[in-house]
Amino acid sequence: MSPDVSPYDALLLVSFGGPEQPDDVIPFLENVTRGKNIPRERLAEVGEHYFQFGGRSPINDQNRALLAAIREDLAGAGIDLPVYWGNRNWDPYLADTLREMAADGVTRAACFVTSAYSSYSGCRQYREDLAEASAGVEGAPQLDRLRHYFNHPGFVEPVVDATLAALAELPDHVREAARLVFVTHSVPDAMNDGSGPEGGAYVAQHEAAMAEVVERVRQETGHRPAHDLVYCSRSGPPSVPWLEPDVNDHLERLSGQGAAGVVIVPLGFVSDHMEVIYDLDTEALATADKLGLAAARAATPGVDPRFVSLVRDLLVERAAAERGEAPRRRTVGRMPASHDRCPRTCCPNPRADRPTVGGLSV
Ligand SMILES: CC1=C(CCC(=O)O)c2cc3nc(cc4[nH]c(cc5[nH]c(cc1n2)c(C)c5CCC(=O)O)c(CCC(=O)O)c4C)C(CCC(=O)O)=C3C
Ligand SMILES: [Fe+2]
Repeated sequence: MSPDVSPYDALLLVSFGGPEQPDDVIPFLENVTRGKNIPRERLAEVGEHYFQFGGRSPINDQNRALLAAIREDLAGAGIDLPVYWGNRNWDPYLADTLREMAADGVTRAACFVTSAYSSYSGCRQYREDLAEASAGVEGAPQLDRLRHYFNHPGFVEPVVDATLAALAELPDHVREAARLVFVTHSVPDAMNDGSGPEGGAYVAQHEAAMAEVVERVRQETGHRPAHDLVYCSRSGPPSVPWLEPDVNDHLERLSGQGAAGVVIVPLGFVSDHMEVIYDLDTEALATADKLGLAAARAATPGVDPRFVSLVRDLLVERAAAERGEAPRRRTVGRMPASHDRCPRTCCPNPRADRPTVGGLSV
């Protein structure tokens, strides 16, 4: 018997979006930074990152591949459910996708967001943009956001295997003592302080995911690697504190301490989008090279079958919960499953109070 996904009649893949040609780059950056305090020099610099890659971000193609893989996975499990895709910051925009869903008669959709952790940027901002997009669409479906999955085995296990594969790429003589450098997107300290229902969830969730990856690497290799959680892609003005250390500064410090090799694990990202191919593969690997530090970068989950079927697992789990059942919620590590609906105070918007989808009224 195929799993029951009622009350849902669609799944919506929700992502960030990225430019696809040089003329898209500036309008995309304007979309992303509207109303935000980002210095002009930083915008010019980030624009250059995109131009270096032909003005095209890989993120949309990665989402097209994920979309196809999700459709195939659902069909393989006997689940007959249409799957849509919309972005916050670039075509296909959420509003256009919601219009298409309404025209197709969709009434209630589960939303899978390509962000594994709690923060304003990775959670509430998506829920606000979904609410804004649906407010402009006549007959837009009801939307539920699927829970955060930083501690779901379908996310953690591909990261473990990728870390082991990257360790295997290092020269033999540095492998045993290699340090794991877990990297995520920096956010303002204040954004981390407000993340999740009790605050601090952004860093706490990354630390829990990291601890689980390290433990599983220890089980596989028989030896517990030294490791740290560090940050990339800081963007605000220097006067505003953001999470540190930066990955490049961290590599300098490790090299100064005599480290010989590192594995860079992009723990904060689900696919190899711009932050990964520029900030890590271009910049951080160049830093390591300059320092004479052997370095390998672990793959992101991408379309790993375990990550793809995580989407189905969360959908089936949430559908059961919405029907009033008590589904098994798969997790690994020390933190419990994240909530289905965000409390009103979860991941607050520092600038304004905007309507959201998928939250609680208290
Ligand atoms: C936590 C987090 C994630 C992970 C969760 C998630 O995946 O959503 C993420 C993802 C991404 N961020 C991306 C791109 C950008 N982020 C920016 C700016 C910012 N990101 C922030 C945080 C995050 N960002 C923050 C606090 C800012 C400052 C402005 C603000 O307060 O909102 C800017 C402006 C220029 C700059 O300053 O860098 C750009 C261009 C892309 C697309 C990549 C591609 O094109 O391949 C992706 C997936
Ligand atoms: Fe970002």
